[in-house]
Amino acid sequence: MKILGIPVTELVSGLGGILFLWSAIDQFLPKKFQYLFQKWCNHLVCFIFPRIYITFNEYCEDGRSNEAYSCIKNYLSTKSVKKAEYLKAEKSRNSKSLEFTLDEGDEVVDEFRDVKITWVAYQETIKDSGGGGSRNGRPFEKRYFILKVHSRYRDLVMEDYMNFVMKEGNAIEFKNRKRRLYTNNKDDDSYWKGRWSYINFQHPATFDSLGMDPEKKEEILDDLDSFKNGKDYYKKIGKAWKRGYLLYGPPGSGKSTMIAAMANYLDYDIYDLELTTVKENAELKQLLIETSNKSIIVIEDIDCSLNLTGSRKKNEKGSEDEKRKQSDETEDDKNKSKVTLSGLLNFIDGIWSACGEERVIVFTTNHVEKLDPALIRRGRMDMHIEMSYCKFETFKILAKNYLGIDEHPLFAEIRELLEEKNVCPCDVAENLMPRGKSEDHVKKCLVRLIEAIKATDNNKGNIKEEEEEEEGEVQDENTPTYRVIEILLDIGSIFQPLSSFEY
Ligand SMILES: Nc1ncnc2c1ncn2[C@@H]1O[C@H](COP(=O)(O)OP(=O)(O)OP(=O)(O)O)[C@@H](O)[C@H]1O
Repeated sequence: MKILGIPVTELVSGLGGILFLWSAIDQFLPKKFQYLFQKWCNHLVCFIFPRIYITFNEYCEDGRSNEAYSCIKNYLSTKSVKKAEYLKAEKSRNSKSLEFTLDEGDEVVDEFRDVKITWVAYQETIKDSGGGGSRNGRPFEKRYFILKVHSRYRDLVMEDYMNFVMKEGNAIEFKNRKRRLYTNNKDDDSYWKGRWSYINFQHPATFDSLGMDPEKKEEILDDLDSFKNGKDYYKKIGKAWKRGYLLYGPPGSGKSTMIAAMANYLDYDIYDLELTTVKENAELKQLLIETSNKSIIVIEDIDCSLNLTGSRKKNEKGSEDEKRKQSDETEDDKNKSKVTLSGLLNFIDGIWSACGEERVIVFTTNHVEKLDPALIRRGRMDMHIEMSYCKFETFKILAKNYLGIDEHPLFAEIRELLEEKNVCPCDVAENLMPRGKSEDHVKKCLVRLIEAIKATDNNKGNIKEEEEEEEGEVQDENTPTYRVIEILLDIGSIFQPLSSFEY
């Protein structure tokens, strides 16, 4: 019996000889010569079967994620389902379907204009960083794809084929894309420090359900439309394709709800930047360049985020107290963010801000008067939007949303009361929530609302503050309890409808 014209016995003894030679080389040849021998063998193989190998790492040398890698991953996910032998299947809690990817070490052969192109997926555990961003010496998984093709098709693969893969990969990503809410990692020791982690974003807020003056709402929608469709315009005038919005108003006036409505309207991801945990300008820059196009970058409560407002520290009473606080502060100072106003301004409209496009930057504050004018001047924050106390027009939208009514005999009284009193939309919304199924629950809600508005003291702000005062629970914004409340409120607004956490 013969294989390729060679008798089987000769073939087997030939192979045995090669194996023997190989093990002898491995055992007796010094390492340096082994390396040379291997190199020579590679050259020989390349001479007989000339191939090129292109590696696509998950992360670039500078630590940024490699867009090409994710495009290839998306592209191969469709190919591998049909062709690969070993697949990995993943399903995040919020996704409807399974996502298939090539398993480690497995390969799939693609065909492009009659040329066969082989893709192999690899994964290695790396002990030390060795480039690609700081990992604090922790082991991490390095993932990459290798493309193999006959060297005769080098140009075809490097240009036409790769362009095709990128385009297809992007299209698949867009089709399957779930919008994401990113947040910057706060744990100093974590490998993810200075990077974004995300959860799927499914907030139901829309401009229809947002209570605010209809004219103002229309103006904002027009502005968002012209921004979204303004690619050519921004190019023509030579400006980076980005827009800044400053949302200001009392707590509970709907600033976070507005951001969620904006993201839903534009179909953008949200990057919720917790500025106080960003150690320095360099980290801020790194975070900025990691953000994707078509996104909203949010800094909530900008007045509390940094010492951008001059003197924010209160003078405390009592010398003992003072000393203790001072020593606490020195300890705190060590962990404090060193992000500067100029760093932040660079982030908004410096040269680095143009490293992406189609990005919206939103600042929110309860105290617009405390902000440095440089930070919010027109051009940086292009549109200043006041989220005010609840006026009758806003109330009507909330009543329609919450109770499903356009008119009611009690509306006239509510109109009068809202002209007199400063009530936040969140308090109105709270009182309109039906808490029973009885037929007259609409009336009950409106009566309850009327009572609550009457009880509001304009000097003390809104219903919420009054209730806090009654309970003697005025919180200092620096106390841990205050931070916990803030976090819980955040969870209640933007984070509320989100579940799965993924990196
Ligand atoms: N204008 C509004 N339209 C509709 N709902 C609103 C509005 N304002 C407040 N709400 C309701 O009140 C809740 C709290 O509002 P939101 O978190 O958006 O206020 P905020 O201005 O961001 O408050 P804070 O300054 O404390 O973060 C929301 O979950 C929403 O249901």
